[in-house]
Amino acid sequence: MADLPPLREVIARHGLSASKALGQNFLFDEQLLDRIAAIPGDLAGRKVLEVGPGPGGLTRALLRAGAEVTAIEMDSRCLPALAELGEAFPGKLKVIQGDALKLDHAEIMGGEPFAVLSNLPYNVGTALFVRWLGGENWPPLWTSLTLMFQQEVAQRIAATPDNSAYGRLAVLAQWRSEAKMAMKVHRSAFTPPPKVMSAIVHVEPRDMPDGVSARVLERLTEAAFGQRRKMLRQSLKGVPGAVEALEQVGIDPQRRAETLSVGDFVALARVLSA
Ligand SMILES: C[S@@+](CC[C@H](N)C(=O)[O-])C[C@H]1O[C@@H](n2cnc3c(N)ncnc32)[C@H](O)[C@@H]1O
Repeated sequence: MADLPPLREVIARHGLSASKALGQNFLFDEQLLDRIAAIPGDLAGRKVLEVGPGPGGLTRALLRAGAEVTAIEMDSRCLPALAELGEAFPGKLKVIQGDALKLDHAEIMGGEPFAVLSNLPYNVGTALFVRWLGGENWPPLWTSLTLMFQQEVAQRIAATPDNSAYGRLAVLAQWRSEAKMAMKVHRSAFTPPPKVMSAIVHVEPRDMPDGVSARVLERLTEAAFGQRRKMLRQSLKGVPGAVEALEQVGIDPQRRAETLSVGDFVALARVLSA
């Protein structure tokens, strides 16, 4: 393996000043990057999709771990630095310039299973996350998601009922996956440092409960948490059959969404999916 120049040098040489508009906050600490790359387990010989490699800090950690990386980067200024990295790991890095929100990830990965790792741009992070977790096809082609979020968003993803962070994101992340907070990352680890703390969430798909439509579950959680301070009999009014379903599964309609377990939402969605 070739010796790689320090990331700060790569950035200086390619004039990669961080762009606010593109949500760029770079990580330079290679030990930290190696620890992030280790979260999904042994990556040797595995396919990895990385969104937003920027100058390639996490990318080089993934390549060092033996992964075959496909990276989607929107900022064309980063391409020469990534091309250099590709030369150091021949045949192991493919870079696609584009907007990850507009691309078909399964197609890009050749229809084969892949792990997703990303220090996501905060502005597109949640949109991509919800997309990866959605859809009727399960298990998905991705085998795990290891993603950097603002700490507050990470807490919402891993939250349990009766916690103020518990809501739509927690239910979507937990009803057919296991989601955990894998690592907190201090704001000072980034250049430039963002205003808030960050954390990495790790998600792995589990079996999908029988007889539940993802679309129905998504609609239900959206309605329930759209008016989270209201009783369910009020907040679920707009979802046909939902108030009756509460009674059927034995949930008091005077309760509020944040008191229902993920299992309660699954049970409700099952009645409505029939
Ligand atoms: C927070 S930076 C992280 C850079 C690098 N992975 C690191 O850890 O140092 C986010 C990166 O995502 C890129 N990006 C922003 N929006 C994107 C999008 N919609 N699709 C692909 N890449 C995007 C930015 O250009 C930037 O390089």
